[in-house]
Amino acid sequence: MAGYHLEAIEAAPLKDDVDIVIPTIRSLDFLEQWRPFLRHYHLIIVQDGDPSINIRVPDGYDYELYNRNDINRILGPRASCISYKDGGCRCFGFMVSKKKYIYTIDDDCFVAKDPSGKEINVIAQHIKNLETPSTPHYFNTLYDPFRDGTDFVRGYPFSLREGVQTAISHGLWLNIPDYDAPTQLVKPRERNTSLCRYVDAVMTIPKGVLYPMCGMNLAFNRELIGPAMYFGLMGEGQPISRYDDMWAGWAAKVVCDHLGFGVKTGLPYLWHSKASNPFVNLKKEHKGLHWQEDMVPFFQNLRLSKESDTATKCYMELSKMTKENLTKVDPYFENLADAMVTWIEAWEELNPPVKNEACDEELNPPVKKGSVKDVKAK
Ligand SMILES: O=c1ccn([C@@H]2O[C@H](COP(=O)(O)OP(=O)(O)O[C@H]3O[C@@H](CO)[C@H](O)[C@H]3O)[C@@H](O)[C@H]2O)c(=O)[nH]1
Ligand SMILES: [Mn+2]
Repeated sequence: MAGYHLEAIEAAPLKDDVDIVIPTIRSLDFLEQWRPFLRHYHLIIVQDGDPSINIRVPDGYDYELYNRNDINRILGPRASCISYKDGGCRCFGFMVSKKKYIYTIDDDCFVAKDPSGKEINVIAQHIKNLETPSTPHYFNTLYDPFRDGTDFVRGYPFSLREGVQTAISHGLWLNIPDYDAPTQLVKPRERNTSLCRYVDAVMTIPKGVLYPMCGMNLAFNRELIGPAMYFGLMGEGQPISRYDDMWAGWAAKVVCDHLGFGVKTGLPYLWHSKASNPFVNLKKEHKGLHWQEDMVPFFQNLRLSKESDTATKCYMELSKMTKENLTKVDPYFENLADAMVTWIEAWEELNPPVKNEACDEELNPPVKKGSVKDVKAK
């Protein structure tokens, strides 16, 4: 039994420091296949859509389940910032969690196999990505130097080899790639199943470079970047949907760059099984296809002030900038900017700063910019 127990712990690293957040408007049967990897973790399920529908959580999982009535009860008027009828509702789970790490996964994602045929433990890989430094200031041509069997290549300055703390780990997908509706429409049968499309790499996204963050296989350090992981105002009643994770990814990346944290993308892969309907998706995301031509340059060109020395302060400044610079694109962005403030107010209400009674100072003071060394010295 001990041997089995040991194996289970190895398969469930940091099980008390991770919450698994799942948005669902369908079914949770997919969790049956994840049992070997997820059974030791606590789940936070955010049930979207009609709250009167009872969804079944497979036996043996430790979980908390929130539907729309719960969100309204817990947040009151501030519930208006949580999307309805959009996967972006998942960020409510980020807010109610008390753990250091979040892993979020979609309910149509399954365990993938690597080229050797071994099942991929996504949590173990994400934890490894988050627990090892990132290298945003200078690109390592052997990719992640902290992985077994790699290192910094010749010409890599030793002054930069300590790296910075990693805030986000962005995993990828076999089978159905995360394409937008137009691409899905022209390539309806494209599948990433041949393992030659399995890229065995983890790399840091360089500082100053944005990326299209997909929420279906994503992990992050809540203590570093949680307040910036707001999945926006999407879905019913909004002019846009399916840009929830994109908005969060752009915002979180500029905040990570400003605070000196890193973002990694690559391994682990999972198996994405369900292609949502491209015509429905086109209706949901078409404004996003236009607006991204303005949203991306907005994030590329903005500069946060040095007074913004925490993710919360950065996000409040970002809300102001959103209102000033994007409302001319569409009045929607004024509502989004207000919702960003509501999100932070709700986050702070559910996650009050921990006070050090002795000196009445906040225990989680602003994080110093720069390398892991600076932060460690804090
Ligand atoms: O109204 C809704 C719709 C969906 N969900 C839940 O959100 C995730 C993703 O839904 P789905 O698998 O249908 O979406 P995809 O087209 O495959 O991918 C999109 O999802 C995002 C990445 O997570 C991104 O916007 C697109 O890549 C599932 O768990 C649904 O159950 C919901 O809660 N409410
Ligand atoms: Mn999907």
